[in-house]
Amino acid sequence: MVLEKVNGPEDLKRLSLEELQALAEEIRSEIIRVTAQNGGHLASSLGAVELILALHRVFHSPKDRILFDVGHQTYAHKLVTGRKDRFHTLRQEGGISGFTKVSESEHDAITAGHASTSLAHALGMAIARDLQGEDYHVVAVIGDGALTGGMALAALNKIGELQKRMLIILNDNEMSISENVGALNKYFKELQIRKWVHDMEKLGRNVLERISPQLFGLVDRAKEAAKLILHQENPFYAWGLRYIGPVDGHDLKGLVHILEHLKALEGPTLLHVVTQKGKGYKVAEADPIYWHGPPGFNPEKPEKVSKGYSWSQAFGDAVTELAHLEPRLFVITPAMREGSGLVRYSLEHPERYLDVGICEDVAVTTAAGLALRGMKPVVAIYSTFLQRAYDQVIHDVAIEALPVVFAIDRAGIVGADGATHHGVFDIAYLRTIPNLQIAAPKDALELRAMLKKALEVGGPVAIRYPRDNVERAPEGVWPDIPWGKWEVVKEGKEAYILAFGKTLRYALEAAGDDPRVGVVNARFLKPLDREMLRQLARYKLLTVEDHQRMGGFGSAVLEALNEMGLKPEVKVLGLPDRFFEHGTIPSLHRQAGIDPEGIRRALAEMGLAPVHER
Ligand SMILES: CC(=O)c1sc(CCOP(=O)(O)OP(=O)(O)O)c(C)[n+]1Cc1cnc(C)nc1N
Ligand SMILES: [Mg+2]
Repeated sequence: MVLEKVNGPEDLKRLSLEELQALAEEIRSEIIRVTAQNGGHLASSLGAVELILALHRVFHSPKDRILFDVGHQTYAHKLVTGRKDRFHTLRQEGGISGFTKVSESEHDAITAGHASTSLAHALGMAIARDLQGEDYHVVAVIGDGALTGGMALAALNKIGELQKRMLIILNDNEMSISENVGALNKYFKELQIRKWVHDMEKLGRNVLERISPQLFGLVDRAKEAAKLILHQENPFYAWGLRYIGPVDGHDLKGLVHILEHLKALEGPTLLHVVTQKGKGYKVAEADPIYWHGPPGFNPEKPEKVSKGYSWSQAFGDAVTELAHLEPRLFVITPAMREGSGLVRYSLEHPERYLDVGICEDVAVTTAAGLALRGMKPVVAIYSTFLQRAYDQVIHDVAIEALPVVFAIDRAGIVGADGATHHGVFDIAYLRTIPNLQIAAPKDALELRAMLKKALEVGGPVAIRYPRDNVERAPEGVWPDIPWGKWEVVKEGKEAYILAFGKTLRYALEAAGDDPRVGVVNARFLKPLDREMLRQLARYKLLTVEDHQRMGGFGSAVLEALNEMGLKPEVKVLGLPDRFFEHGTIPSLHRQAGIDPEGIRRALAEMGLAPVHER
């Protein structure tokens, strides 16, 4: 086994090219074995194996800094940088992260998880290197999907101007999670075809030259002139980058050869590498969308598993039906068609569906443009990724109170993707924005009611729901809930738990049949139901949310009570002021104290210990 001989990237330099090739296959097997157990980003990591081995063969990490955009394609990088013995703990609580993480290894140049950050990081590092008179390489690997992000394109603009020495590697597999989108993506496809034509021409040229060298000389000169005028051979000419490619991203020998040469170049160089997402594992090659991030599977007999009916699907079904009733409805996703449950919608309403690529800022402001011209846009977006469009929500939507609906998926702790993906800030970052309303349904029926009503109430509305399964609601049913009103789901004599979304279930479990403790479905977070809050102020109150405690729902309740001059005993349960790493959702909820056990403890501290314990 070659991998046994590899305890760090320097060990790669002692391998023959044949051993390096064999190592690639061993690494593929290990990635499949562990992802089959733990789940994870299988297809992306399989597609980047040769590229990563070539990089660590040619460059000297950690002196040279090798950055990976998103960081989800780095399982081979983890295996050759001293983490092969811990690789089986991938994405598990206390185990190694599923992304690159500065605190995890000196070989992880950036902490990633959100896309499009590598180029700006690389720019900063190159500036620091030169200012400090140091000498090392800065290499950024960015996928074609991540390159659709505005941050990446804006960083390119500055990189080209400053001409700092760095190597950018575009890992082009024509896929984001879904098929990739955008004009650049289309161009790269053509470029690859043109490369094929070019190779065919070379073949043809050999034949023709034997017939009439003069003819070919003329044709060649004309073509060279055309190239220079059109710069068609360098799509990054305008960005001031040297462009090399496209090259085969699975040709280890070729990659090592070309990287050795590129090392010597001054200024910024972009190497365009073409890879296949899922390379080396038939099912992942055939369906890189499902196998982008599968849950566990049987590696010998890999089959797609249904993860059950999710909130995302409940949203997708509801908005698909609504679009038949409301012709002005228009749905936008920033590259998360599958994750946001929009496959059915995109097939039934292609003319009112838009995947803008990995650019949440563009998603939100495009929605504003649609709203300004009479459409009813719905932005389907993960809580964590909406963080990328905070100013757009304020500046382009809320100031004019435009009718944009934000369907916020993955609100709360999300589990194995860890700190970069937990959706635990959205209530805090949204509730301070005037004109914007925030709601959280308890089930799929309430989600349908809220979505339909949100299209009618006017103004911006955010509806947040968790990463979880949910009981399917019947099609065609649109319950009518009183907008802005909470719902008492259990009466209590001494205290009320104010909860919503997933924590409502925890609250009901904690309250059990204790007659002293009531439970309220506090499904509207902004505006709060002040009328009911005033009535409840004569009881002890416990708020609980799957969100940071600071600035969340509990903070809003305290502020409202203060404004109303009411002073009941209130306890606020939520996530403490720290980041939560990867782990299972129940375990992380337990750690945060927002699970039924944590709620019972809080009730006991309020003098409401379970009766049998008194
Ligand atoms: C992991 C994760 O959250 C991924 S991986 C991925 C596709 C990346 O495509 P790319 O071409 O860059 O890489 P490839 O998989 O090798 O093809 C997306 C959209 N996401 C979700 C996402 C959405 N939006 C932002 C800002 N960051 C992330 N990470
Ligand atoms: Mg890609």
